Formats: sequence, C-alpha cells, structure tokens
Amino acid sequence: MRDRIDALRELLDRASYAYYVLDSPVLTDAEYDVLYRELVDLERANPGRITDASPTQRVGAPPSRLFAPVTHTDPMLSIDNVFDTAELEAWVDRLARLLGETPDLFAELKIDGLALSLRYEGGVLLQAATRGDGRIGEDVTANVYTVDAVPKRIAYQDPLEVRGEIYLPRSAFEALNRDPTLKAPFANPRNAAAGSLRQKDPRVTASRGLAFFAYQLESPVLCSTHEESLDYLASLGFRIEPHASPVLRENLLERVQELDRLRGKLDYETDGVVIKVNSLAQRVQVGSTSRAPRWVIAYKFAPEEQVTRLLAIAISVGKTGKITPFAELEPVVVAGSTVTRATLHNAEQIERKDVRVGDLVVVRKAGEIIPEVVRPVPEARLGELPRYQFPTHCPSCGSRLVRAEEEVDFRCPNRFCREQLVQRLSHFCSRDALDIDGMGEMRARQLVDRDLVHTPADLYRLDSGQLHQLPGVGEKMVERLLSGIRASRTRELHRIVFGLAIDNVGLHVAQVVARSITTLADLLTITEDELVALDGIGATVARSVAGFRDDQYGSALLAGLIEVGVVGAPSRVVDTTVSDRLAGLRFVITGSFADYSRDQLRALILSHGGEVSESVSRRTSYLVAGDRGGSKLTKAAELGVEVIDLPSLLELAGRTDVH
Ligand SMILES: NC(=O)c1ccc[n+]([C@@H]2O[C@H](COP(=O)([O-])OP(=O)(O)OC[C@H]3O[C@@H](n4cnc5c(N)ncnc54)[C@H](O)[C@@H]3O)[C@@H](O)[C@H]2O)c1
Ligand SMILES: [Zn+2]
Repeated sequence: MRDRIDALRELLDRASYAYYVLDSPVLTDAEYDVLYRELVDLERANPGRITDASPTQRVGAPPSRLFAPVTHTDPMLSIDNVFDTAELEAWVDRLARLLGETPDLFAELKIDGLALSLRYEGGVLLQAATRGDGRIGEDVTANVYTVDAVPKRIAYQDPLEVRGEIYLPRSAFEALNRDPTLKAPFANPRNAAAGSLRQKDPRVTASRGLAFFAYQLESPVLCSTHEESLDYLASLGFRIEPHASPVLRENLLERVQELDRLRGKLDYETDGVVIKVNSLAQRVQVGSTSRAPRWVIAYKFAPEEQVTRLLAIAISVGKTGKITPFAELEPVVVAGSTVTRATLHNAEQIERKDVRVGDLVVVRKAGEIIPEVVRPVPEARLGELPRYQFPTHCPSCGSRLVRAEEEVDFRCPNRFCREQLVQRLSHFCSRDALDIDGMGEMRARQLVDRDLVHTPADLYRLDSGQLHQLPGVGEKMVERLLSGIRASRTRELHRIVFGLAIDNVGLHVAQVVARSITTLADLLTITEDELVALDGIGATVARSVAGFRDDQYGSALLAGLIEVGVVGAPSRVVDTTVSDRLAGLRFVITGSFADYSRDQLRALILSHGGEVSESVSRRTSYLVAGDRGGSKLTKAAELGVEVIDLPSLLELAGRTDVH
C-alpha cells in the first residue's frame, strides 16, 4: 500500500528534480525542508523502511545529459541541517564527545547558490563541475571560464581542487528578471544562478554576472586548519566571503545571531550559517556518513515563511461590515513568533489559490506585518479534500452577506450587527481615535453583550453602577473608564471623525475633513460638493462621508454624540511631510494590497510631497496597481500612463516599508 512514506519520497524526488535539474522549483525551500524533516522522522520510527533510494540517503539529483559527466575524486556531499540553537548545541556536544575535547570551530555564511568544483593543473583551470548527485557532476568548464570571479590561472603548479559557491548577486538577479527576453522570471537568485550556469551557450552565462566565493581547499597538504587554507586560497586570488571567521564555542550562538542580522544588508542571498570544525586533523577523526560529513552543520535561518496545517477557516466581521476570512493553524514558529492564525484576505483569494481545510499551507510573516496564508501545498494533499465553501450569512447576526460589483470583499449589510457594533465601539475608543483608556475590544464586547451600549454615543450615558456589573471591573477601573470617557468629549476633531468608522475614511482623510469644519455638527450640513472640493478628497470618499451622514445609523450617531456633548476641539495642524521625493508627481491608486490599506498608501504619498487623485487622466504620473485593479488599468493603458506596483512606489519614496 502506498503510504505517507512513499508519498513523501515521491514528492521530494519530484521536487528535487525540478530544483536541481530543471532549475525551476515546485516547492519553496521551507516547504521542502518541512516535508524532508517529516520523512526523516518517519524513517527513524520505522528503520526497516530505510532504503538507499530514499531522498534522505542521497545527495542532489543525477546530472543532466546536457553536459559531459565528471566523476568527483572525493564525493561532493550535502550538509546536515539544524533549525534552532538547541539542535546546534546538541551537534557541538556530540562532536565534543566523539573527539574527547571541544572542537575548534569556524563559522561562515551559507551562500544560496550552487556548489562548484574547480580543478587546476600546471597553474591553469582545467575543469569546472557541478555537484550533480555528489558522485557524478556536470562539466561546465566553458561556462565557468566566463565568470570573472573564478581565477583562470593560479601561482601553484601541482594538481589542486578548490570548491566554493557560484551565485548570482541580488542586483544581478533583479536586473536579469527585468530582462524582457527572458521566457519566465526566476523564482530566486539560487535558481537564477543554476539556470545561468547550466546554459548550452557560454555567451549567455557570460552575460548574467555570476560571482564566486571559495570555501574549501581539497587535499590541503599545506595547511593544518581550515582558516589557513582559506588564507592560502585568498593569496592565490580566490574571493573568500568576508565574514568567515573562527569562533569559540562559547561565542557560537551570538555569532550566528550576528550573521543573521547582517544578512539583509548583503548583495547576495544567504540561508544560514555553516559551522565547520577548524582543525583538519579533527575532521579526519570524525569522518562522514554517505550523505554528509560529520564535521560540518548548517544552521538554517528562521524563514519568513513556514509550512503548517490548516485546521479550519473562520470569518471575522469588521467595523464597516467587511468580512475577512482567516485561517486557524496548527501552531508554527515563523520569523521568531508562534503563529496560530493568519489572514486569508478574501473569498476571491481562497478560491483562486484553492486553499482547502486540511491542506499544508505556506504561512508568511515579515517584520510587523500580520501573518498571511500565501498558498496551499496541493502536492502534499493526500486524498481528496472538499473545496472550501465561503459562508453565505453573517456569523454574528445571520444577515445574508453581500458583495458589490468590482469589490473583493463580502460585507454584512446590517449596520446594527452586534459584531460590527463591538468593532466600531473599540475602534471609537482606540488610540488614534478618542483614546479612551481601558476600553479595548474585550470591554466593548462586554458592554454590547449586556445591552448597555448600542452606539458610541451610549458610552457617555454610562454610570458607575452599570460599569460595576462588568466582569473584572473594580472601583479603580470604574473611575478610570469614567474619567477617560469624560475627557474624550474634547478630543481633537479629526480623531472623532476618524473614530466614526466611515468607509474609506482613514486618519489622513479625517484630518482633511476636520480642517474644514469647526464643530462636529458641521458634518451634518457639509455637502458632497464641498467635500470633493477639499484637497486630497475624491468622489469616492466624499460619497462615503455624505452617505454615512445620510443613513439611519450615521445620522443617529452624529445626533447622539452632539446631544451628549461630544464637541471636539480644533485639530492641531500637524505637518506630516517626511520628504519631498514625490513632489510634483500625481498618483492614482487602484486594486487591493495584501498588507496595506489604500488609505495608508495615500498617506505615504502625501507625506513625501506627492499628490493623489481619484481618476486616471493625462496628468497622472503613475497608476499604483495592486490585486484586481479594474477599469483604471485600461484607462492608464489608453492614455499611456505608467503602471507601477507597491515595491516600485516604495522605491520612489525611498522607503522599504509603508510605515
Ligand atoms: N525547493 C525545492 O524544491 C528543493 C528541492 C531540493 C532541495 N532544496 C533545498 O536544498 C537543500 C538541500 O540541498 P543540499 O543537499 O544542497 O544541501 P544544502 O544546500 O542545505 O547544503 C549544502 C550546500 O551548501 C552550499 N554552501 C553554501 N555556502 C557554503 C559554505 N560556506 N560552506 C560549505 N557549503 C556551502 C554548498 O553548495 C553545499 O553543497 C534543502 O534544505 C532545500 O532547502 C529545495
Ligand atoms: Zn452581521
């Protein structure tokens, strides 16, 4: 019977072939590593099932027929991986036991390229070969001759073999992927390096800008440590990665973390730290297994992506009724923190990516960004899983969900939906809005559940007796809440406008609106035309504001707030200009962006001196397009307006992040 072990082997073999031979991976490295780990664990529990044919017992993949085969004198092995510091320490301890003493160690960045063996004789480069399956590699001499960083002549006459990593610098990778003659962009610099090296025509290789770091002198008769051998290689003209250095056992973890912090600043991709035994005599003492030497280990950096099981999909209701699906996950550590939930953005994305409950999914968390499900790994699906059916009704109030044309999000149309009330109430009290201390989402939920509050205006009618009913609220908390509520009546106007939770009105738009009114009551009379006339406010926003004021919920809320004395105070004019890099440029934004709202992008552009308008015209400098941009894209094409993506906008603004 075909079981999980067979399925994993077959999948990993297929992935390795795509990765090593076709230079076009079907899995990410993180996915591959997780599935590989699972296979290792299963084989460990069932030792009778281990065979030479298992991917856990082999290196790489057989060489392609495109190149002449080269038999390596010493096999080119793989390196075992560890994924956390505890595993790294265990590795050092094991070595120390094998050797009877603490080994001298040496730490190098693990360059994400591919291994290359270089043979010299009589002082000239005779042959260059890839690793292949470790025993037999591919002859790529003609191509390697075009790589400047590889010395063609060295001042050493006897036969000599040098190993190292051939890689594509990030800058060259980005330039290459912009090349319009490329059939398809490369997934990452490693695959681009492999694809560029393994070309039939050396002129193509020459044009790609490959680089090389040496990290191993084979048959190092002249040296007694790895450090000496690298120094010797440098004296022969080889480039050595500049951060490679000996390290004391007690400083090892610190050094690994230093290298981790450094990696983002380098022009080459690295995926870990390779820790090696420095003494060559000690290396001989510990030896190798058939797959990897025992004297070296690769500590893999925590990837910003991880793979875990999708346990369930649930939906949340936002303050404007927007429905956001999110994933409940088997807990997984991503980029240093445990993730149990991640956003799935919207129904359309679930459908397009075909995410199914029970799938292994790729979860990404970069920096402070909310974790998201990037995609499922359907290759790892065992048996059939049903397609996900998006709910048709609001989980809170049972209303039928609606989706406007050209919109990606479903909404609960019921303004009086309890969950929306909870979200609106906690938004009203949040830091950037009325900033009422002690009133978070939990407290908002308690108030709504007990029918004490139905709109933010009701907050101002609460008495201490009612607050005392809430669980966990004592004398002190009652005081704090009451004084916070009282003080909030005279918050700056823009905070109140922002706190109303009007569609499309973020902090920046709220500031623009607040500047044109003197009291909250003015919102009751301002017309749509007057709003459109304001700088930085377009037709959509004006319609939202006027629509809010005219509907039953909005008008009642405004009247209620005025009645309880929420008068507001003039907003201090804050100069939010950060730079003038975008001065003179006029932007239009379309589509949706995974991690940022359009309002955030608008604020970013304005803070760098740019202008934002609602519709594309001949005067538009750039159309910034996210997912599912509609008619504006067509319009831009008609008028010849340049369309850019979010990273390009950030680059123009001289930023790496919106915040
Ligand atoms: N995405 C996929 O589908 C897929 C498929 C197969 C393998 N992989 C990736 O490849 C890995 C396994 O491949 P592997 O056997 O080549 O192991 P490896 O890439 O984890 O480690 C060995 C390699 O590290 C390289 N290296 C870089 N810097 C080095 C240094 N300073 N010193 C020594 N070596 C250095 C060498 O090329 C060496 O061959 C997996 O962990 C996975 O990340 C991915
Ligand atoms: Zn609802």
